[in-house]
Amino acid sequence: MSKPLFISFEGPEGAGKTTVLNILIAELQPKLGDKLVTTREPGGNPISEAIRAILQPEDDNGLEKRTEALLYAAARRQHLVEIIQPALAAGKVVISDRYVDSSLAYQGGGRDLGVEKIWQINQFAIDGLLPDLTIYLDVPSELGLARVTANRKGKIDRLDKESLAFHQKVRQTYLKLQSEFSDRIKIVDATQPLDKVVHDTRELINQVLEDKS
Ligand SMILES: Nc1ncnc2c1ncn2[C@@H]1O[C@H](COP(=O)(O)OP(=O)(O)OP(=O)(O)O)[C@@H](O)[C@H]1O
Ligand SMILES: Cc1cn([C@H]2C[C@H](O)[C@@H](COP(=O)(O)O)O2)c(=O)[nH]c1=O
Repeated sequence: MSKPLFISFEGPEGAGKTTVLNILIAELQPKLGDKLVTTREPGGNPISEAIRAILQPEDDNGLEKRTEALLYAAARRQHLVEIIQPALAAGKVVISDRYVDSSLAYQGGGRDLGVEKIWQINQFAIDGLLPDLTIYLDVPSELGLARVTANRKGKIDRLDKESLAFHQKVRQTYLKLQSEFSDRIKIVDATQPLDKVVHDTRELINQVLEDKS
């Protein structure tokens, strides 16, 4: 059996996560075949997708911020047990669009619940399972939000509509986490042209694939 590998992608709104992931997954698929498992949070399985529908309606649904934090953690638990753990146990390469750092940044930082509190509730959900590599696409909030509103074909959801101050706190928390856990979280400057962002991200993935082979 080959060695398992867990990679997560993180970033504030409009960093280009979806765009970059789609390009790199299309490149990796022919090489890795069914060894590659791609997934996302919140979601990745029916129960967590049902929780996603509560978390991401287009308009404000009155969700209280601790309830929100607990729902993200609950969706994560189910995702971990149903998708991530079995895939890693089978020696697969798992790429998840968001994981626990999203909760630390959005609920801990953006919602002011505190990174430590959010870390504690998520420990119950993840049992210490952290990615081997987290790729953080960094973009200033103004630019990210402008990209989302100007270009995005998808729906603008509840969190996209939060204030600039909220998104700035999310970004600052990501930056703090990145500097604190720089062995695991690698930063990519997502203000660069898309080709360069893809190139830098590809290098990080190739490096960890090589290290783990
Ligand atoms: N490096 C880039 N330069 C210019 N535009 C970009 C770049 N990366 C992505 N974009 C554009 O920004 C918009 C948002 O990108 P995308 O949906 O991939 O962001 P995202 O980080 O996945 O956002 P969210 O997580 O909120 O869905 C898209 O229209 C995309 O084409
Ligand atoms: C996992 C997770 C996500 N969020 C927020 C961050 C984004 O606004 C959405 C996910 O949208 P995407 O377009 O699919 O990236 O959910 C969060 O606040 N906390 C979390 O733990």
